Amino acid sequence: MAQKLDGKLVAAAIKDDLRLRVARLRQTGVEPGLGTILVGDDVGSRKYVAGKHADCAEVGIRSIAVELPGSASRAEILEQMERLNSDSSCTGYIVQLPLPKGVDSNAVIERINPSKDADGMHPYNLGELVLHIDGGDSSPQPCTPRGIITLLSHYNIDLSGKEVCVLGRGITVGRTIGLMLAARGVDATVTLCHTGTRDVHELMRRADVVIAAMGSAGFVKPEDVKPGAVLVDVGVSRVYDEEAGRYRVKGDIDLGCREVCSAYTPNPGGVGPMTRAMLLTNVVEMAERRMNAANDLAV
Ligand SMILES: Nc1nc2c(c(=O)[nH]1)N[C@@H](CN(C=O)c1ccc(C(=O)N[C@@H](CCC(=O)O)C(=O)O)cc1)CN2
Repeated sequence: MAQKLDGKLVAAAIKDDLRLRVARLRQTGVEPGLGTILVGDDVGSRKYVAGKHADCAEVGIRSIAVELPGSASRAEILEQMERLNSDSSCTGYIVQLPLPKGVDSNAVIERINPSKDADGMHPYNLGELVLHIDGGDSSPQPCTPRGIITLLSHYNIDLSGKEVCVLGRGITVGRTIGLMLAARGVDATVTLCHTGTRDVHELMRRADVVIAAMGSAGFVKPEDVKPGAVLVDVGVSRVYDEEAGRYRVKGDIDLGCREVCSAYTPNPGGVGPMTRAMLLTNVVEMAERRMNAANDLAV
């Protein structure tokens, strides 16, 4: 039977460790604080942001929530970002994506102070990822890719020399995970598939690991999976379940694939909780870097 890669369980263990690290930081007078900027009324985004603040409360991180209406202009968003950039109680922050139509996400992300970029999506931090072939641990890394790699490593799934097929080229996963998977020490060989890819089914079938991040419910079918492959499901589609009479989260990977693979991430309960745990990890690491820099100055 295929092994379940339980993101909830691993995220809980990570949060236990972070709770101790936050207590240590507080003893030295450093209080980590996560800011969030939520623009508009998207139900999913609101839920994710609420989850981030609940996580902060669990590990002792201060949280600062900023909400703006969906009609907010880029200037109004940037004004709130400037506030968080200069607020010393905010050691890191995120702008929840997607932003309302008409707001250029890249232009917004560029204005985050890179040393407060809890999502690891600022061009400076993405540049650090590109530069450091060994992965580099001096800058925040994108949360979902980091969460996936941490989850696989927790279950001793060795990626070295493995063929990894990534589906989807979005900013939160597809565009960055290849850099992290190909870093020295992880050593995977990565194929990034997108809507322009020919023979996507063939590429999936030869992969040792498939990471599906398209948001296309049930796209990966049992016949697309090499026997014994590892399946990571990032996609979130809300699909109406006639029997239950309500919407359910459905991933990109058809449940029938569990008969063919050797291990899989449940969805929900796999990558999502790991993404949240990595956000907290980034915030704590940023506060630790700040503490270490202050100690170095004092010597
Ligand atoms: N600024 C960012 N925006 C977005 C990111 C991101 O990393 N930074 N990623 C996604 C949304 N996201 C975090 O923000 C996120 C998605 C899902 C989960 C999660 O825990 N999901 C649960 C299921 C919850 C449900 O029922 O809907 C699970 O998988 O178990 C956490 C965070 C896009 N935007």
